[in-house]
Amino acid sequence: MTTAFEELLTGWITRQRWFAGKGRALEKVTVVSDVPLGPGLRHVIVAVRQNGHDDRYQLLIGEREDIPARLAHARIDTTVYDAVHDADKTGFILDAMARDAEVGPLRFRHVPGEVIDTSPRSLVIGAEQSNTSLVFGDSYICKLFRRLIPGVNPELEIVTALARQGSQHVAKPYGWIEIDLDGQNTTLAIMQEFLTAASDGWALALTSVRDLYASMPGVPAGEAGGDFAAEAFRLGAATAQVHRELAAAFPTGVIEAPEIKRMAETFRNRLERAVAEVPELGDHAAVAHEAFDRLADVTGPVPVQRVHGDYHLGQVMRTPTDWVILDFEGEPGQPLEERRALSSPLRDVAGMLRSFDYAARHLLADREDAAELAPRAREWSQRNRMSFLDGYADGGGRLHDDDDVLLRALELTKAVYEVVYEARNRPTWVPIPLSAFRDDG
Ligand SMILES: Nc1ncnc2c1ncn2[C@@H]1O[C@H](COP(=O)(O)OP(=O)(O)O)[C@@H](O)[C@H]1O
Ligand SMILES: O=P(O)(O)O[C@H]1O[C@H](CO)[C@@H](O[C@H]2O[C@H](CO)[C@@H](O)[C@H](O)[C@H]2O)[C@H](O)[C@H]1O
Repeated sequence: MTTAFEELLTGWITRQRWFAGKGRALEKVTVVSDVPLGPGLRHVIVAVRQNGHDDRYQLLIGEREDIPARLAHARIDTTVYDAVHDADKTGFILDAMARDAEVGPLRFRHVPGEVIDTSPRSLVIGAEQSNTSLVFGDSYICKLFRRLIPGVNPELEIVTALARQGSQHVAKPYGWIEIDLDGQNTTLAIMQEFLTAASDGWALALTSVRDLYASMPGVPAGEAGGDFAAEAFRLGAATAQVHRELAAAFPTGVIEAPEIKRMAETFRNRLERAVAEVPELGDHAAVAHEAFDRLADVTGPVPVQRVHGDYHLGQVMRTPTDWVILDFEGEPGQPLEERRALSSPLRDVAGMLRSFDYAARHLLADREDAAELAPRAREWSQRNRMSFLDGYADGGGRLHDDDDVLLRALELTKAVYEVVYEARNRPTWVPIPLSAFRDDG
């Protein structure tokens, strides 16, 4: 029988930005774990049933007799609200990490040797996110994973390994929260150094694109002011460096013809599933099939290693000294084994190339002069894609004979993923990844 609380959550959860099940009917919400953390604060895990399959989500639930106006946006009911927004309650996380506390099944941990300052108060960042991040003062950012996948989150695994190696390109880890789910140690949250004087790559790239659009017609992208090419180059070099660090910290290998064929087959299957969900993609499927057929003919060997897996401009931040890379958890929708599997590092290169295209095009959507600006979008995208690739090679990123074919296939399979992602989350953005399948871009 559904409880009143579960009933409440049913309407609320589907409206959350981080809810991954959009586009599918919701059958049932069941509370599977409910742990009191302190007065008026509970840690709740719910199972959300869709198409007969359960996905688990993590919630921090607050209860107050009267919910103050400052928490009105977090209200779930008259007395129940999303407590991630309540700085009077979230300090619990810092306290518990500092003490390595165990609360019921929850284990709070800090990185050995680090001292956690428990004084800063939290704010939820307003990012377009698949999870929820709390910023504590100028010190920490704590990401609560919303959809829970049993197992250690690749982000925790990778960031702690790279930080231990002294990497300059990751934000220092401070702590995490874990629980056993289906018998597996599962990461619920990760807390890292908050990069105060940093800007995210997406915002920087958009500023550059805006500058170009605002410049006189005919002014080349390199002379328009706010040119991004030098940053794209530096980002390419940082990416190559992180790929080297990942190769040093985790196993590496090569794949040969049969596995490459299987990869091409996986891409075709993903395309078919995507076309079934977003029929517009069907008009472009031939271009992708051709790229995947060419990939199937590659004999290899193709080097593989741990990679970022969901690499785009929103995952990199420019600090005063260099680029820092965030969010090593792979594509949020994929199973953990797949996200942890060894891949060609070109997968990340392809992700970032797609992102330059996104940055160039997404500002066109609402503009009356979109047709005139389209060639400039192409120019900006091409210029920065080339600079990124030059920086990648300059930073020691290895490029091989079959890489054009592999890179093209990886870009198109990413664009397939993006079409589905946009259809579910931001339908007006679907034309952006669709343009990747057109020869004229
Ligand atoms: N260490 C950090 N310092 C400053 N800002 C950060 C840090 N980590 C993440 N952010 C900000 O939070 C946003 C979302 O973080 P991310 O890890 O990508 O979350 P998600 O997996 O939910 O997308 C980033 O785009 C960035 O703006
Ligand atoms: O950052 P997340 O792990 O949540 O990644 C998901 O959301 C991203 C959008 O926020 C999405 O990225 C796509 O949009 C970006 C612009 O907003 C663009 O720069 C990327 O190139 C594009 O893929 C990502 O695919 C998704 O997994």
